[in-house]
Amino acid sequence: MSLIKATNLHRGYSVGKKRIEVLHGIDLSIQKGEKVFLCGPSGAGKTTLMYTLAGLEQPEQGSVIIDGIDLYKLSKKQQAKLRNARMSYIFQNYYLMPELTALENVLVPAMIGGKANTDAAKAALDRVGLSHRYDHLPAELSGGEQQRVAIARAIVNQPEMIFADEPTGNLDSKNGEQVMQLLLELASQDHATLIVVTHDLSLAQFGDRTLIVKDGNVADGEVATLT
Ligand SMILES: Nc1ncnc2c1ncn2[C@@H]1O[C@H](COP(=O)(O)OP(=O)(O)OP(=O)(O)O)[C@@H](O)[C@H]1O
Repeated sequence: MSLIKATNLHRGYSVGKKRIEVLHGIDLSIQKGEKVFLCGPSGAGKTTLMYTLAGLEQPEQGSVIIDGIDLYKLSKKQQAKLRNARMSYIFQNYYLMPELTALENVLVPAMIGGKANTDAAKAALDRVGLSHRYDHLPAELSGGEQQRVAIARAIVNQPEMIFADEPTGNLDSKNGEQVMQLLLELASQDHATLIVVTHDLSLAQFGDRTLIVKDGNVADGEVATLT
């Protein structure tokens, strides 16, 4: 059985009198433990699709079934509970809390999820190579280090699904590749399913599968078809 099964996803936006159709009836399945990259032209709907799969944006039509559970048929409270228990997120801009140290930032989902503690937060920071930065504030860390803290925060509760939206978008290519490799390695070690939106076709080759989002649909793609 698929871990994530999306059927007939439709999503658009109205801006003034104009209507933009972004997802035109997308069907896709993602297996447990798969590492899937969502690629495609700017504005194609990669982020919209990822948010829809991740429980962050309700489709106007269609369904997202997570491990047999119809995500958007749940109440908002149940959706939040499912997200906290089973999913985590990494964003281009890190979204660390500026007044909290690296360790405290990693402790936030640990406290919400109720699964982890300081030792687990430290262990997560150790896994991303930041054992020497527990007490640093985000402003005292490089971009690559800040994204590593965000990755530690994303893995601390051992989620089954990790969603990352352009996680290397603010990093130079060397740092970006290191961060992407780290994310893939940690997901493999934890048997987590990883779904990554990226512009960077050179990084997409590291996944199990690349889905090309284009003209409101997705296709299993050879990265070469995009260039
Ligand atoms: N809240 C919104 N209101 C109106 N239009 C939106 C909204 N969010 C996204 N869009 C539009 O929907 C389309 C798809 O956006 P989305 O961010 O999903 O694309 P993307 O493929 O991730 O793009 P990029 O690679 O440039 O980040 C774009 O044309 C965008 O302008």
